[in-house]
Amino acid sequence: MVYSIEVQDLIKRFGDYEAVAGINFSINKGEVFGLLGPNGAGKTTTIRMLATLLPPTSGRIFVEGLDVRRHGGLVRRLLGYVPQALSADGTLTGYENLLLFAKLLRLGKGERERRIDELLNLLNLQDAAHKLVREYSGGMVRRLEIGQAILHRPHILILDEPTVGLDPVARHTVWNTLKQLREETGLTILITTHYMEEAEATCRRVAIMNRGRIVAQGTPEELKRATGKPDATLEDVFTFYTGDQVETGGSFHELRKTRLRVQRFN
Ligand SMILES: Nc1ncnc2c1ncn2[C@@H]1O[C@H](COP(=O)(O)OP(=O)(O)OP(=O)(O)O)[C@@H](O)[C@H]1O
Repeated sequence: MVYSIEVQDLIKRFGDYEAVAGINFSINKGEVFGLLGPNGAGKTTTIRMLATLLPPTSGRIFVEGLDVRRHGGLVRRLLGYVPQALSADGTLTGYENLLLFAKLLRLGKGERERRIDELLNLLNLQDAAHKLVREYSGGMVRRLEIGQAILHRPHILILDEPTVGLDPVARHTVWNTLKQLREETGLTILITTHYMEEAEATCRRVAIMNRGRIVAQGTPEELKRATGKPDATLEDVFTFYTGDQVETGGSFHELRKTRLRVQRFN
């Protein structure tokens, strides 16, 4: 069987520092897979390598059976990527942001209109389509960015902490959108997050990273059972394997990320 994503012995060093220290995992077609871990665990470095934005030091990555090193161009067409940093332009409307991406893809006028319309409906942004994005709520911006990332109809969507800095209601709408997308389009979704409750509710399987290594992977149920505690939550699993408390907001790290996003809109 060909996996959507297969990672073999992947290593990334920055000078002497090993940010990703030899990891292995695979993701099935149509699966929602969560990469969890404390700050600095190596999650972003890993997904940047998957998204062809960063060359690995060693190891191999296959996307639908294609070696990323040899078929970067083809792989990029199969992937949509929503980075942590803002990728929507606050001075344009939601529609204009999507139009810009559609033009970059060189879609014809009819096809552009069709796809943008389809996405605005799917992402529940029809009513806000002609409002400036800087007037959007955080959840709406994230949904628009998901739209930008899937305009070219990729098979796999990669998201780097898409709900960080959002309030609980907005986080809920983003996760719901992802669930709906998967159901309606069969997209494979790889997501990094440190919101354990949300990962548990949405991800079929998760991998927990710590200091560049995958310290546990499986379904949330399997991982909870492995702790030996009958009423364990995924948060307990996280603490069990990383020795770290899950950050749920208000940390310097999270604040910095949120601020960076807000600055982009001012
Ligand atoms: N370009 C770089 N040069 C040097 N070190 C780097 C570089 N990029 C990342 N690192 C280091 O690699 C480690 C892993 O970083 P990474 O961003 O992948 O972690 P993360 O799990 O995504 O955490 P976060 O939630 O903070 O984004 C960190 O210690 C980071 O400082």
